Amino acid sequence: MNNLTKIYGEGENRVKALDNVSFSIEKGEIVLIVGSSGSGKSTLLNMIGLLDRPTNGKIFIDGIDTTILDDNNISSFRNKKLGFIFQFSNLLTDLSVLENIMLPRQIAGTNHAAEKDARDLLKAVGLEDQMTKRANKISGGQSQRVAIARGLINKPSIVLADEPTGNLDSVTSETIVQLMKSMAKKLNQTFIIVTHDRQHFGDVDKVITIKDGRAFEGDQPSEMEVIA
Ligand SMILES: Nc1ncnc2c1ncn2[C@@H]1O[C@H](COP(=O)(O)OP(=O)(O)OP(=O)(O)O)[C@@H](O)[C@H]1O
Repeated sequence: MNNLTKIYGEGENRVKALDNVSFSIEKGEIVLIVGSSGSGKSTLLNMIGLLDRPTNGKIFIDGIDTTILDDNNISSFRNKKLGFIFQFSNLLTDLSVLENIMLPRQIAGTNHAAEKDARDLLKAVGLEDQMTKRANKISGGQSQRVAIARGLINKPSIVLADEPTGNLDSVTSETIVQLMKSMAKKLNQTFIIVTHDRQHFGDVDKVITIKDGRAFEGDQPSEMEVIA
């Protein structure tokens, strides 16, 4: 991220949600984005996820300047490089667990080995025995495991998670956190996670605190060092 600024609205509705933010993340790192409500965390994740464009600044992913891509190229880049996990698993309830996981592969038009890869991921998240169940017949924690598997099916370089434990009880949150950490290490994938649930994550590679749209590295006020 290079001098990223995001301004919403105009005139008296103008909000500077991100203010000249710069930082870098290495491949395979688990990075938490923390900060109080309204500080700019989701805005930042939406920028990194290429779901919205910055007002100013540049975002490089795997060396590519994404801010110069047109809308078509952004969509295909996003499909290939990025995986998403949200607070609510948003599974399609008419489909089976297995079909939900295969869906992003089908959307990307690369069905090759989709079922085998989906089965492997289901095994990795400990849900092999739930494969044929409808997605509305499993628990909240199981749904979030399925969402993690779905976020990984296209082998993204970067997995972006917005409050992945926000809807779960404390014990289930702990399991989901451990699962994400072990998947990140096993697959050498970068995980960027927005969370209000800092304590469940324990040791991670990097914490970025957002305060009033500015980015700081570290999660203790005394450790914080302005990085932008
Ligand atoms: N689409 C939008 N239009 C206008 N203002 C917006 C929009 N999205 C976010 N904002 C404003 O930008 C600022 C940052 O919002 P953002 O959602 O990024 O915060 P957050 O840290 O993710 O908050 P939370 O933890 O509550 O989800 C807030 O002042 C918010 O009201």
